[in-house]
Amino acid sequence: MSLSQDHSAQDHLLEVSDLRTEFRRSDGERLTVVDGISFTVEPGKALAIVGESGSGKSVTVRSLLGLLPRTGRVTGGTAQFQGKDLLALKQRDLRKIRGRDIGMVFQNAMEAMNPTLTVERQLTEHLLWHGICGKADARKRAVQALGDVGIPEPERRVRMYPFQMSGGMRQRAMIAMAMITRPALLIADEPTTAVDVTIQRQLLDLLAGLKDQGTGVIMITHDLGVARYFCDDVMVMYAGRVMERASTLDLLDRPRHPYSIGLLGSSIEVGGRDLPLIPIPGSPPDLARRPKGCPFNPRCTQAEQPRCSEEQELIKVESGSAGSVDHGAACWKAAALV
Ligand SMILES: Nc1ncnc2c1ncn2[C@@H]1O[C@H](COP(=O)(O)OP(=O)(O)OP(=O)(O)O)[C@@H](O)[C@H]1O
Repeated sequence: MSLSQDHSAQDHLLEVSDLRTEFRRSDGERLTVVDGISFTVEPGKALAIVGESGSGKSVTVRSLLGLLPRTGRVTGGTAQFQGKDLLALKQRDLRKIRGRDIGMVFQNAMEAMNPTLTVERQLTEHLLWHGICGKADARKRAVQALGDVGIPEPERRVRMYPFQMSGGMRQRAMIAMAMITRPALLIADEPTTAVDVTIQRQLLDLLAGLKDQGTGVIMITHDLGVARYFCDDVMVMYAGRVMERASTLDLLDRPRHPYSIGLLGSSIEVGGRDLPLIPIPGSPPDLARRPKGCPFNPRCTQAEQPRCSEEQELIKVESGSAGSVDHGAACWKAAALV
């Protein structure tokens, strides 16, 4: 059964097909860390990417943005965005898209912002470099952008350096930087992990405003509560592969892949107060010794050989309800697991 990624007949904002990324280790060995993943993002919708540490979430988005370290390399796939394949663009052309059509928010604003420049300089340079407006207008828009993300006294604070702001305020300023160009796509890598819960909610509400204006969002998160609150769809990654993909409600309420079932069972948000948390036994595979077939099979309590040591396609286990993606899982037993 084929897996439809459509929300409807609309064009996808981003369509990633068979993305592969590898790293070269210091001993010269090449490790495949993103292993042929495909997904789509729609305008005005948010896709959560979840999975244990090291599953390839950050490398996936960095591959799309051309922000891999020197040892990393995209070795295959396409990423269609506004009529262009991001993976085929030269760095020079990608720089024009990054920060203008694709906004970025990372976990640690202190690392993402330039500590030697005022927030105003960083916000206005963004607009000027991309030729979006002139100097006087850029200044007005910078103050406005800080106000929009709920920073009080934006005229005064815009002249601050990042280190003069609190962590929550810096994170908001980074969101202001990402939003100021009104990007078509926003990529957010753990944007609320480093802030406390009340600020987290405010930041998500800000991002929701952007989504309401039609921006598509990719949100990497460890927090399934964040996915439930903010994201329309969820994609579960493990060892560089997509294990499961569905609308957020379908996936969190009725996970089908044994890995997702384990991940949810070990999560406080989904486990709930009265249910015991059961960690998944074992640990993710060493990518230099990737298991054959399903990469989760050595840890899987449902595994049956030899089937689980054969390649597993993402198969459709259920049709998405009106307007939502089909529920797909990369497990031959998934249709029977609820
Ligand atoms: N610069 C690098 N050099 C070599 N390997 C790397 C590098 N960056 C990431 N990796 C490897 O790529 C794999 C995927 O890493 P990635 O950071 O994408 O995981 P992640 O799912 O985002 O994890 P986390 O939730 O901890 O951020 C891991 O095995 C990691 O060790």
